[in-house]
Amino acid sequence: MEKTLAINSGSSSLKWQLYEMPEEKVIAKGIFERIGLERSMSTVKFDGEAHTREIDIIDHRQAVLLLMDELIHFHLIKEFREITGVGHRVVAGGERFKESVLVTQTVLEEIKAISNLAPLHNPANAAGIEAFLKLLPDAVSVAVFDTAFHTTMPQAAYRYPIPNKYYNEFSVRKYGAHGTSHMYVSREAAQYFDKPLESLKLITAHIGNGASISAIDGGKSIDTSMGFTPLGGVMMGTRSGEMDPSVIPFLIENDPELKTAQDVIDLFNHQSGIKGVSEVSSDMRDLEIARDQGDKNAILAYEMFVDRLKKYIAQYFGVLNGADGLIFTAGIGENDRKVREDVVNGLSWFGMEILPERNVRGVVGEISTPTSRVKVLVIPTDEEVIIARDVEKFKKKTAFL
Ligand SMILES: Nc1ncnc2c1ncn2[C@@H]1O[C@H](COP(=O)(O)OP(=O)(O)O)[C@@H](O)[C@H]1O
Ligand SMILES: CC(=O)OP(=O)(O)O
Ligand SMILES: [Mg+2]
Repeated sequence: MEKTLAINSGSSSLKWQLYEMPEEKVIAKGIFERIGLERSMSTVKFDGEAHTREIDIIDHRQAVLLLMDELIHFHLIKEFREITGVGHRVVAGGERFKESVLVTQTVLEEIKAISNLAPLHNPANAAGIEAFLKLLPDAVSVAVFDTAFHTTMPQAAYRYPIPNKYYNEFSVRKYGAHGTSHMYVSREAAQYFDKPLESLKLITAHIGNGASISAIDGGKSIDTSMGFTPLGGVMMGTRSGEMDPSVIPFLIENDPELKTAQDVIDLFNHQSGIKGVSEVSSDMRDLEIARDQGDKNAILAYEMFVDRLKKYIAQYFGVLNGADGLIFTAGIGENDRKVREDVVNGLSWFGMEILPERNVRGVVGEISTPTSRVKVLVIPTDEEVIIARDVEKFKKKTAFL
């Protein structure tokens, strides 16, 4: 039986799904969470049961090795070569990759070379690809880019208002990220509404450890909150989101610990966001415990987080000139009832009203009132199935070579 593995490396997690293709049957799935943090965990789910254990996971490469051990351990595969296709999420494709590609050594080098466009992700994505090339050298290996879906943005949205030379010669522009997720949930929303995607204006809120908001008009991304790198836009687990760039030289001049622009960017990427303000954790679940205990920094971090989400969502009502639906997805969007409630209640002027009885844990689908002008939906994202489908396309192509 041919099996395909979809690998979704986030900044703090590695999610995977093992499929029987082309049936898209999920044989098993799992997640390595809190990679690089204390109390990292592995969960494997199959046959309706979840097997979770706490285990130290220092990086994504180690997660790949553990994953293959687990597949054998749980008898999900007998030998590695049953897996004939592996698809990898790669966050940044830059101007080079506008669609999924077959991984070659050159492609791998190119993915590494544009790591400055996604410093928390591309190195982890490349590490995952490399680990699999060694473990499964005969499998069809495909890279699926987060930036691909956003290549439909108009120039007016993706260009920065700086001299043209920096776009023409250095490709400095907005690329966005989480595209596979924004694409998936917008298609699912159209099915949910039972309307053609082409007729819908949607705002999609992918809120995980990394978070981004997109404006989707007729199924095409026309704007998104992340920028040149996934540091832009809303506040995140460890990332500041949008900042006034003048802070960078100011900090270099005034804080002896920060010597270069890179030091400050590292600070904004790794030590900021919910983690930096709460001084508790980057993880929303930890933040909730701290807030319940009355921790003032944790409460402020939460308020800032909601504030930034509201501002970007409000912006996109403007970009789209109105919207039919707001979609919540990803770790926080799917699971955090209070974040959804606070965001929607804070934007009620736009014609959104939440139905508290529907806005509960584990809900999927509509959470707004029947009279809400803008429908609010929770749609679990599934970047993995899109990745597996792309692997399937390449398997078919390579079968004819
Ligand atoms: N039940 C939950 N309630 C609140 N937040 C949750 C829950 N489960 C996961 N999260 C949050 O989701 C975030 C991780 O989202 P995820 O989409 O998995 O991130 P990434 O893909 O960027 O690693 C973390 O902040 C985590 O605390
Ligand atoms: C691009 C990005 O931030 O991804 P993630 O949310 O998976 O960290
Ligand atoms: Mg993610």
